[in-house]
Amino acid sequence: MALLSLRGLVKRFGDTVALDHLDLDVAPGEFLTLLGGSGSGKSTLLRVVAGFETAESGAVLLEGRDIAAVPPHARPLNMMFQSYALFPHLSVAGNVAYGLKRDDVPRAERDRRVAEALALVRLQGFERRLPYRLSGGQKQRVALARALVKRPRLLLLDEPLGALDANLRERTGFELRALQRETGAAFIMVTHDQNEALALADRVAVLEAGRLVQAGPPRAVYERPATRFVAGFLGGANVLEGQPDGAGGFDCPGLAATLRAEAPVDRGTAACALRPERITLRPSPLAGANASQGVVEEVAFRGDDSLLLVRAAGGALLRVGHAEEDGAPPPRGSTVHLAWEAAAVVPLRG
Ligand SMILES: Nc1ncnc2c1ncn2[C@@H]1O[C@H](COP(=O)(O)OP(=O)(O)OP(=O)(O)O)[C@@H](O)[C@H]1O
Repeated sequence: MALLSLRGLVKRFGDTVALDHLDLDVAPGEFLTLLGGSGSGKSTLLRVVAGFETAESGAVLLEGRDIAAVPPHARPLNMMFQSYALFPHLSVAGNVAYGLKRDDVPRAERDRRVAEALALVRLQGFERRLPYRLSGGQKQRVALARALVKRPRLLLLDEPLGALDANLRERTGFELRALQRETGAAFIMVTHDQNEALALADRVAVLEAGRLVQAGPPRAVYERPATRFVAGFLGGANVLEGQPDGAGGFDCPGLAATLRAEAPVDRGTAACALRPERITLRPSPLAGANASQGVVEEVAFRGDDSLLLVRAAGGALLRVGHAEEDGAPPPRGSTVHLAWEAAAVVPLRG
């Protein structure tokens, strides 16, 4: 059975629909990342699950039980905020012990569990420090320890890595993942960072305007985005407009080309996605489908590859990846011949 089931959640703020008939299941011990643009409803979703907001309709079920009437502190889950929300006047140990104290957990057990939680986040020796004497990364660990000390079955994390610099962010991401495995709790983590979402999650859920547009394992969502929004949002795929040609292909005027996909192209195909790294440069023009040509407008070095912006024959601007091992990228202004495999063309339904 799902640990958490959201059924038809609707939440409005005045005229704004923050959650729009949202359904989502989370399995026990699953690491789910929530991705979406600013204002897509990610935080609202967490706040409704935590009980800080009430949905107008729909249900929040925990192991099948509707928890609408359960107050936030009595829900078997915890939420960690981006700001960490540590109590400034309490020591590290005091911050972590706070929830246990409120629940009248006896002193000896409290001490044992605080020590256990601080060991989990590798903060032994910091028990008596006050928050103002901690680095950003250390504060983040205190907040995590505080969230984990009550051994919740579900932990909600709102941009937990947002305040960390890039290096610390990656390392802490891996630590979060290890922590999640160790505790067996399910994690729902909001992030703006698509690479982080893909790297850490068992499953990625993409929200757009309060709706769940796609959920699945990171690789599946990356390779087979369902809509224009998901394709553009994850990895910056080229979204190619056009129409089905009625013979299994997709006419794309912007490329002056016909696209052929392995997946079926039918009347429901609204556009096609093509990832920059799946497009290759050819020494000479290729006849037939899945080939085009254009002029290089920009070349951007990115470390392990370069990104070319190529103005295709039909006017579309294509993002094309050029791997370092393929030598120097073609210069601006040069004409290039492009080709890709049918497996790289993903028909989109919306
Ligand atoms: N308390 C509130 N009062 C009024 N409008 C709100 C409130 N909370 C959220 N909203 C609106 O609801 C929508 C969803 O907000 P939410 O914070 O859930 O988005 P988000 O995806 O978490 O965004 P971000 O990535 O920018 O944090 C937004 O349009 C926001 O302005």
